[in-house]
Amino acid sequence: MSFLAIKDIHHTYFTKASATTALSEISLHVEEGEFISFLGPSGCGKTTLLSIIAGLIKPTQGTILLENKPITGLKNQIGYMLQQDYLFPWKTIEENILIGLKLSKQLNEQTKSAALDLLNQMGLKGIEKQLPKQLSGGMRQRAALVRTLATEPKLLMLDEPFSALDYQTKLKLEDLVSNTLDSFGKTAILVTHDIGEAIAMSDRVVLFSPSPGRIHKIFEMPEELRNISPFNARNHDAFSSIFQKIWKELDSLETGKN
Ligand SMILES: Nc1ncnc2c1ncn2[C@@H]1O[C@H](COP(=O)(O)OP(=O)(O)OP(=O)(O)O)[C@@H](O)[C@H]1O
Repeated sequence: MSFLAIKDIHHTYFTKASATTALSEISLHVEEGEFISFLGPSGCGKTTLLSIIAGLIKPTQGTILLENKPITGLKNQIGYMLQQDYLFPWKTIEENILIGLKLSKQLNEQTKSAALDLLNQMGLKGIEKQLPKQLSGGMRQRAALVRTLATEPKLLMLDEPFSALDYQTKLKLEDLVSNTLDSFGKTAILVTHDIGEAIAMSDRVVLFSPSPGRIHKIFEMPEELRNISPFNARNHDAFSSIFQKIWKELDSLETGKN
């Protein structure tokens, strides 16, 4: 039994005027603690698949099983980190990071103290009473991650969480997120357009082809890149050869040479 089983997913969006098949024949197994990235040309269905896994969209066909049980809706078992942090602007950082716990009725002294400890680990001690607008983009994303992890989701969905950040902040956050997820033993799926980020953070990179979106190829990351930080992975000798392999495949998909 795999931790997450994606079984023969097809999805078509129907509107009054048209039908767009976004995904076809998608099957994938993800093990507990694995970090997977979805990469592919724009419009190949990455976000649609993430939404289906999260239970936000019901697929036209196929099933998603998390620990052998069907996913039926967005529950606490799935955490989201998005490009925008979606912190409530009128609430303090402390109120923001506790909101998931409050809504799911899990807020108590123990869970509150764990969330505040995590804020500390993220280098955000002392900003608990500040409002989101007083923080930088990178700090806000870290606070959003604390809010997500506070409810102890089993699976994390990261939908281009670093794409709005400057390059240096993005590299730092990649390391911090990777470290934090490793220490919690979390399973995560990242959607990104950045090949380097996918390689540096993942155990496997899933490359999608478009029209309709299908799994084109799955790349296992070299062993020597897996147990080091994303920053060190980007600077490792093994990085450039796997980068070139994926780049070539992606380029041929985008220029239609395949
Ligand atoms: N709500 C919707 N209604 C109709 N068609 C949709 C809808 N959402 C997405 N699509 C279509 O489904 C296909 C897949 O879209 P999706 O956003 O999942 O791709 P993506 O790979 O995440 O794209 P990008 O990399 O640009 O974010 C596209 O052809 C898109 O136009």
